[in-house]
Amino acid sequence: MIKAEKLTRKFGNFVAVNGIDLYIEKGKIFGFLGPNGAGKTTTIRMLTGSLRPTSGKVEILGLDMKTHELEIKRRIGVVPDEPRIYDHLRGYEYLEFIMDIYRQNTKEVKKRIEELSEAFGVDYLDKQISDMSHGMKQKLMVISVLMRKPEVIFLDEPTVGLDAKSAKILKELLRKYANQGVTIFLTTHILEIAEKMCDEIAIINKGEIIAQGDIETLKQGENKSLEDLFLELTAQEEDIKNIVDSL
Ligand SMILES: Nc1ncnc2c1ncn2[C@@H]1O[C@H](COP(=O)(O)OP(=O)(O)OP(=O)(O)O)[C@@H](O)[C@H]1O
Repeated sequence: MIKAEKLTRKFGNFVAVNGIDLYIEKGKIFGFLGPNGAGKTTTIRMLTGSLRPTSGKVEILGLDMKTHELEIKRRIGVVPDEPRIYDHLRGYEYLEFIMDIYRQNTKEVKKRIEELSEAFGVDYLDKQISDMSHGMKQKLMVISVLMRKPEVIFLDEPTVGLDAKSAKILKELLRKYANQGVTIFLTTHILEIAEKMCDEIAIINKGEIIAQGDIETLKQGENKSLEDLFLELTAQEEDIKNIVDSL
């Protein structure tokens, strides 16, 4: 379960996230959408305890982030948009490092690493991270999170950098985990992913949530695509027409 109440983050005078409320039930896949700079990453960082809110409250798995930050961090997994991982380590050294930090250096987790590596075509765990491509690092990051089977998983733009097969496997795995009760929060710019994968979405624009709910309800029975709805709500439709006309 993920809950945010009046969550706000300012950078100086600039309000990046402005009093948002979120509630995501256990076992749901939640998509967080919004134009560039809308406040998605800032929100994920507050929900995962890597950035302190200016005000408001975060609750994960029924625990308050202010008082239970460590326990929350132990039970969740985060795949950031830019894999910032230790360049000097080899792939398997990084996974061992994560297993040690989470005290999960067990046969079971090692077996899962093998299965996940096989699934994602990761046959380069002996390569140094600095020599891996963006997509290769991304897959290593995904394995380092999924191997721990966290109860809540946050993914910032999870499919960017992944090839079509890996992206499909990731999407199907996330649905399987959700069916097992894992709660999943992801951001994406790919509206088709949101439409196909998510039980519910929220659209954030200029730091405020402008729509939230399941996609069918948001479309209000109208026969339009999520793309049209998104552009309409974020008021970009007219803009795009003017830009294309002027080119
Ligand atoms: N550390 C920071 N200092 C100052 N401003 C910041 C900082 N982090 C984010 N911002 C600003 O907050 C706003 C929201 O940024 P954020 O990264 O959350 O957007 P986003 O929705 O994830 O965008 P994108 O889709 O482009 O990744 C932007 O205007 C950004 O410049």
